[in-house]
Amino acid sequence: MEKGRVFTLSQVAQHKSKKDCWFVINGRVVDVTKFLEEHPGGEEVLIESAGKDATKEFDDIGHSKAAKEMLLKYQVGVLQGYSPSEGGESEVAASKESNKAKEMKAFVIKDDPVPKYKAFVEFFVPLLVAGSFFGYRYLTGATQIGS
Ligand code: HEM
Repeated sequence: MEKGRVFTLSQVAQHKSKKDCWFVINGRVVDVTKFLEEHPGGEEVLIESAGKDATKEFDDIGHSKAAKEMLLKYQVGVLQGYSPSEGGESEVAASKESNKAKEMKAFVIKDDPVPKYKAFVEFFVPLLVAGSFFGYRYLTGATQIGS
Protein backbone atom coordinates (compact mmCIF):
# COMPACT_ATOMS: atom_id res chain seq x y z
CA MET A 1 0.00 0.00 0.00
CA GLU A 2 1.17 3.53 -0.75
CA LYS A 3 2.83 4.99 2.38
CA GLY A 4 1.75 8.53 1.52
CA ARG A 5 -2.00 7.75 1.57
CA VAL A 6 -3.86 10.17 3.82
CA PHE A 7 -6.26 8.91 6.51
CA THR A 8 -8.42 10.71 9.05
CA LEU A 9 -8.52 9.61 12.69
CA SER A 10 -12.05 8.28 12.21
CA GLN A 11 -10.88 6.11 9.32
CA VAL A 12 -8.06 4.73 11.50
CA ALA A 13 -10.62 4.08 14.26
CA GLN A 14 -12.34 1.51 12.02
CA HIS A 15 -9.31 -0.76 12.41
CA LYS A 16 -9.22 -1.71 16.07
CA SER A 17 -9.63 -5.47 16.19
CA LYS A 18 -7.18 -8.35 16.49
CA LYS A 19 -7.71 -9.14 12.82
CA ASP A 20 -7.30 -5.54 11.70
CA CYS A 21 -5.21 -3.36 13.97
CA TRP A 22 -4.07 0.13 13.04
CA PHE A 23 -2.39 2.95 14.95
CA VAL A 24 -1.30 6.51 14.48
CA ILE A 25 2.21 7.05 15.80
CA ASN A 26 4.02 10.33 15.14
CA GLY A 27 1.58 11.07 12.33
CA ARG A 28 2.22 7.76 10.62
CA VAL A 29 -0.66 5.36 10.11
CA VAL A 30 0.64 1.85 10.77
CA ASP A 31 -1.06 -1.50 10.26
CA VAL A 32 0.45 -3.83 12.88
CA THR A 33 -2.06 -6.70 12.45
CA LYS A 34 0.72 -9.07 11.35
CA PHE A 35 2.95 -7.91 14.20
CA LEU A 36 0.45 -8.35 17.06
CA GLU A 37 1.62 -11.83 18.06
CA GLU A 38 5.27 -10.86 17.77
CA HIS A 39 4.97 -7.67 19.84
CA PRO A 40 7.35 -8.12 22.81
CA GLY A 41 4.99 -6.05 24.97
CA GLY A 42 2.12 -8.45 24.20
CA GLU A 43 -0.85 -8.14 21.87
CA GLU A 44 -3.30 -7.03 24.58
CA VAL A 45 -1.68 -3.62 25.10
CA LEU A 46 -1.86 -3.02 21.38
CA ILE A 47 -5.47 -4.11 20.98
CA GLU A 48 -6.46 -1.92 23.96
CA SER A 49 -5.29 1.26 22.26
CA ALA A 50 -5.85 0.16 18.65
CA GLY A 51 -7.45 2.55 16.16
CA LYS A 52 -6.07 5.57 18.03
CA ASP A 53 -3.20 7.98 18.07
CA ALA A 54 -0.92 6.05 20.44
CA THR A 55 2.13 8.31 20.05
CA LYS A 56 2.19 9.12 23.76
CA GLU A 57 1.88 5.48 24.85
CA PHE A 58 4.53 4.46 22.30
CA ASP A 59 6.95 7.14 23.51
CA ASP A 60 6.21 6.53 27.22
CA ILE A 61 7.42 2.92 26.92
CA GLY A 62 10.72 4.23 25.56
CA HIS A 63 10.67 1.99 22.50
CA SER A 64 14.07 1.29 20.94
CA LYS A 65 15.37 2.64 17.64
CA ALA A 66 14.61 -0.77 16.11
CA ALA A 67 10.97 -0.44 17.24
CA LYS A 68 10.80 3.06 15.71
CA GLU A 69 12.19 1.74 12.44
CA MET A 70 9.49 -0.93 12.46
CA LEU A 71 6.94 1.87 12.12
CA LEU A 72 8.31 2.52 8.62
CA LYS A 73 7.87 -1.14 7.73
CA TYR A 74 4.23 -1.24 8.84
CA GLN A 75 3.30 2.25 7.63
CA VAL A 76 0.25 2.31 5.36
CA GLY A 77 -0.20 6.07 5.21
CA VAL A 78 -0.13 9.35 7.09
CA LEU A 79 -2.61 11.15 9.29
CA GLN A 80 -4.47 14.01 7.64
CA GLY A 81 -2.61 17.28 8.26
CA TYR A 82 0.69 15.54 8.86
CA SER A 83 3.67 16.62 6.80
CA PRO A 84 6.55 14.15 6.42
CA SER A 85 9.07 16.84 7.48
CA GLU A 86 7.56 16.64 10.97
CA GLY A 87 8.81 13.06 11.04
CA GLY A 88 10.14 11.59 14.25
CA GLU A 89 13.50 10.03 15.00
CA SER A 90 12.89 7.14 12.63
CA GLU A 91 12.72 9.57 9.72
CA VAL A 92 16.01 11.09 10.83
CA ALA A 93 17.49 7.61 11.21
CA ALA A 94 16.28 6.69 7.71
CA SER A 95 17.83 9.80 6.17
CA LYS A 96 21.06 9.15 8.07
CA GLU A 97 21.07 5.64 6.59
CA SER A 98 20.66 6.97 3.06
CA ASN A 99 23.45 9.52 3.69
CA LYS A 100 25.66 6.66 4.79
CA ALA A 101 24.83 4.83 1.56
CA LYS A 102 25.72 7.95 -0.45
CA GLU A 103 29.03 8.28 1.43
CA MET A 104 29.79 4.63 0.73
CA LYS A 105 29.12 5.12 -2.98
CA ALA A 106 31.31 8.25 -3.07
CA PHE A 107 34.03 6.33 -1.27
CA VAL A 108 33.92 3.48 -3.77
CA ILE A 109 34.01 5.84 -6.77
CA LYS A 110 36.88 7.85 -5.30
CA ASP A 111 38.76 4.74 -4.27
CA ASP A 112 38.45 2.95 -7.60
CA PRO A 113 40.95 4.84 -9.84
CA VAL A 114 43.80 4.58 -7.31
CA PRO A 115 44.46 0.82 -7.60
CA LYS A 116 44.18 1.04 -11.42
CA TYR A 117 46.74 3.84 -11.50
CA LYS A 118 48.97 1.92 -9.07
CA ALA A 119 48.73 -1.24 -11.17
CA PHE A 120 49.81 0.75 -14.22
CA VAL A 121 52.82 2.28 -12.45
CA GLU A 122 53.84 -0.93 -10.69
CA PHE A 123 53.52 -3.15 -13.75
CA PHE A 124 54.16 -1.11 -16.88
CA VAL A 125 56.88 1.26 -15.69
CA PRO A 126 59.35 -1.52 -14.68
CA LEU A 127 58.41 -3.35 -17.89
CA LEU A 128 59.17 -0.22 -19.89
CA VAL A 129 62.52 0.28 -18.12
CA ALA A 130 63.49 -3.39 -18.60
CA GLY A 131 62.32 -3.27 -22.22
CA SER A 132 64.39 -0.14 -22.92
CA PHE A 133 67.44 -1.70 -21.24
CA PHE A 134 67.31 -4.95 -23.21
CA GLY A 135 66.36 -3.08 -26.35
CA TYR A 136 69.38 -0.87 -25.92
CA ARG A 137 71.61 -3.91 -25.21
CA TYR A 138 70.27 -5.74 -28.26
CA LEU A 139 70.75 -2.76 -30.54
CA THR A 140 74.25 -1.96 -29.30
CA GLY A 141 75.15 -5.68 -29.37
CA ALA A 142 73.81 -6.01 -32.90
CA THR A 143 75.82 -2.95 -33.94
CA GLN A 144 79.00 -4.48 -32.41
CA ILE A 145 78.52 -7.85 -34.15
CA GLY A 146 77.70 -6.13 -37.42
CA SER A 147 80.77 -3.91 -37.32
C1 HEM B 1 2.38 0.17 16.91
C2 HEM B 1 3.63 -0.01 16.77
C3 HEM B 1 4.55 -0.67 17.78
C4 HEM B 1 5.67 -1.35 17.48
C5 HEM B 1 6.26 -1.56 16.08
C6 HEM B 1 6.24 -1.83 18.73
C7 HEM B 1 7.39 -2.55 18.84
C8 HEM B 1 7.95 -2.98 20.02
C9 HEM B 1 9.23 -3.61 20.16
C10 HEM B 1 10.18 -3.94 19.01
C11 HEM B 1 9.42 -3.87 21.46
C12 HEM B 1 10.67 -4.53 22.10
C13 HEM B 1 11.47 -3.51 22.87
C14 HEM B 1 12.04 -2.46 21.97
O1 HEM B 1 12.70 -2.78 20.95
O2 HEM B 1 11.78 -1.27 22.25
C15 HEM B 1 8.25 -3.41 22.16
C16 HEM B 1 8.07 -3.51 23.52
C17 HEM B 1 6.96 -3.05 24.19
N1 HEM B 1 5.93 -2.33 23.65
FE1 HEM B 1 5.67 -1.90 21.73
N2 HEM B 1 5.42 -1.44 19.76
C18 HEM B 1 4.38 -0.73 19.23
C19 HEM B 1 3.35 -0.13 19.92
C20 HEM B 1 3.18 -0.18 21.27
C21 HEM B 1 2.12 0.46 21.99
C22 HEM B 1 1.08 1.35 21.35
C23 HEM B 1 2.28 0.13 23.30
C24 HEM B 1 1.48 0.52 24.47
C25 HEM B 1 0.23 0.90 24.44
C26 HEM B 1 3.43 -0.73 23.39
C27 HEM B 1 3.90 -1.31 24.54
C28 HEM B 1 5.03 -2.05 24.66
C29 HEM B 1 5.52 -2.63 25.89
C30 HEM B 1 4.82 -2.56 27.25
C31 HEM B 1 6.72 -3.25 25.58
C32 HEM B 1 7.61 -4.03 26.56
C33 HEM B 1 8.66 -3.10 27.10
C34 HEM B 1 9.58 -3.78 28.04
O3 HEM B 1 9.49 -5.01 28.22
O4 HEM B 1 10.43 -3.06 28.59
N3 HEM B 1 3.95 -0.90 22.14
N4 HEM B 1 7.38 -2.86 21.27
